[in-house]
Amino acid sequence: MINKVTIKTLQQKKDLKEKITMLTGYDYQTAKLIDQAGIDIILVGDSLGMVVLGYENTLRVTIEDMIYHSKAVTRGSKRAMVVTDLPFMAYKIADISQTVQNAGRIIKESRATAVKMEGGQDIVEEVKATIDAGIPVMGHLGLTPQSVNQFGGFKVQCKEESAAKKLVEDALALEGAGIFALVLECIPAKLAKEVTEQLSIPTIGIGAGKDCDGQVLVTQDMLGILSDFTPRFVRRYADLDNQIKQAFKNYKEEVQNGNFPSLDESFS
Ligand SMILES: Nc1nc(=O)c2c([nH]1)NC[C@@H]1CN(c3ccc(C(=O)N[C@@H](CCC(=O)O)C(=O)O)cc3)CN21
Ligand SMILES: CC(C)C(=O)C(=O)O
Ligand SMILES: [Mg+2]
Repeated sequence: MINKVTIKTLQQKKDLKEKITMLTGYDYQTAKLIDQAGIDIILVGDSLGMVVLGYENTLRVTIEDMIYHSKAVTRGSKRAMVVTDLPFMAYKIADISQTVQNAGRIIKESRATAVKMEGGQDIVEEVKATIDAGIPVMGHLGLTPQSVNQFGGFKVQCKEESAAKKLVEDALALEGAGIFALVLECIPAKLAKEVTEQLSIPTIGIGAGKDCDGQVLVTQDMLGILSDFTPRFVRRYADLDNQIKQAFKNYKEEVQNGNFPSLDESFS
């Protein structure tokens, strides 16, 4: 029997000061590798709009896109918890019951465990209603990419004292609403440390320094698959971009020069 990662596992890790690990996954094969490597959480992030679909930001991603990719990921994951982003306009809307419907569709059709929502005090009622329906919610503060047009680009957030103070208040409000973990994206390390100390639930950072309870990266970034995307917080653990391109070139050359296929690779 595999010990599945649960909300309780994550809380225990924070309490024991063991780091939580999360990576994004958008397909079956990658999910299987992440799962087998022992990563705690696979995030089906709406970053798939940029990484897989080639959009310039995450705003055009649909609920259908999220369900399609989440279905593939849950098939590949035996131990890791699968969390799926609610996409732009699937929440933060006047009709809260619509938010719960959308979150419920994702859980029901994809078998993900939880949903993630960007926002603070503005979404507390939606977070509460979703949790009341039995759906665990992960929060996300700081650089919330669905608000990119309000930020005027993907920029570090909360450098000013007033914005930092608001982020702490938002974090506490979300914890009060019942979220089980909170992503902190692109904020000063000192602020992330303060939030992590103030909350009893785990924080998971991306560009938020070393003192969060866990870390998350976009898998393609850390594998070096999208080498045109190089924000400061990404560390490359592989250079697959060049390896893959070289393999394609070798294949092309060997087909062209008659080296592939050989007799062994043919049927008599
Ligand atoms: N491939 C990928 N990786 C990500 O981490 C990611 C996505 N896509 N898409 C959704 C959001 C967008 N994200 C981004 C995108 C760009 C920067 C960036 O260029 N940051 C600059 C700082 C710019 C400034 O504050 O002036 C950096 O150098 O880190 C940061 C986060 C994070 N998310
Ligand atoms: C970068 C993470 C936190 C995310 O929200 C995503 O991949 O969409
Ligand atoms: Mg996202």
